[in-house]
Amino acid sequence: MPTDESITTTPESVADTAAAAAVAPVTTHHQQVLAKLATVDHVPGAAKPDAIITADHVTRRFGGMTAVDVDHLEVQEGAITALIGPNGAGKTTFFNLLTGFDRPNQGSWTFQGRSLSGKSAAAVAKIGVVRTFQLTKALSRLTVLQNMLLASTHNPGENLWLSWLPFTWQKHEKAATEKAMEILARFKLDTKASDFAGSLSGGQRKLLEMARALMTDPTVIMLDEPMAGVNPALVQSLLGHIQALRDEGMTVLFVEHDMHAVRHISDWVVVMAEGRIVAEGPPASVMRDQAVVDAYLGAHHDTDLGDDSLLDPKILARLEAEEEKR
Ligand SMILES: Nc1ncnc2c1ncn2[C@@H]1O[C@H](COP(=O)(O)OP(=O)(O)OP(=O)(O)O)[C@@H](O)[C@H]1O
Repeated sequence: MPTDESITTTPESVADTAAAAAVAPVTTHHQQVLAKLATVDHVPGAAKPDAIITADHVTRRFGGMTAVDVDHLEVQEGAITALIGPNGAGKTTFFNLLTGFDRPNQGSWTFQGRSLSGKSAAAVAKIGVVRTFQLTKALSRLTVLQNMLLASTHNPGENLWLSWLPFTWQKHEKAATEKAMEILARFKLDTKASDFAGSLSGGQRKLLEMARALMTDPTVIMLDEPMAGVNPALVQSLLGHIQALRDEGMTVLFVEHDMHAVRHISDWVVVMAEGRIVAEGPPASVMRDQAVVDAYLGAHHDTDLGDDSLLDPKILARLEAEEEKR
């Protein structure tokens, strides 16, 4: 092992290092994801270089109406994929199917090559695919910390036999509480740990939903309308949190109506209409796709598919500062 003194920098070694850097430039995780997605065709059902979730021939009918009719979908590992589409397109139903909260009429899907079809929601979460849920009335009456602890996996307190051994349970609770507080601190919710979840603002509720999902250390996180009901002042911060999850290596799949958010953070966009996938591609090109424009125009005329002005960092920084003062 050379000592610090023995390490000398010769012109040759500097040149070698520079040459090595030129051969293998350092790229961030995000740049690598974008480079891989750049090789993908912009067509519905396109194959991905590292598909972490694949779905085949997934159909869900309600009476005579077909809510989901997905022929083939692959979700790229480590990327942020947005699932968009007009109201009633089948996005939430498809989310419910993938995460075991609903059963299809037919179809199969896999996670890391393992079949997920027919698995319960709890089993899917345990494997590493977790979705966020809107804060229900019942959960609003619990504190922020209690919400977090409920999401904790492998809680021996829920196991009939282990619950007779308070020591085991207490040890788990201490570890889970420490983990919960760490995650809450990340989302700046630690000071609200003892507050009722129902007292949080719209944006803070969304952060809590995300924080809850992280209690199970997921590989894939599925966010259901993360921007719904969020004050514009908190949008930037929420988007930053979602990007941070991706930059830590998590795969993010999210359903969203807010096109500004979709444009701003998505690496890839999948468009559903009438149960089917009608377009796929990077955000900018998807928003120009005629099939997408037609799908939205057919459903609601007032959707703004462009314009990022709401996300002007200067305006948002000012709004955020004002929100904090309040
Ligand atoms: N449990 C159900 N029973 C009957 N019909 C249902 C049920 N769940 C969903 N649907 C119908 O299936 C279709 C797809 O609904 P879904 O909620 O999946 O669409 P979505 O794209 O998520 O819409 P939105 O963006 O408005 O949330 C809709 O026509 C809806 O009315």
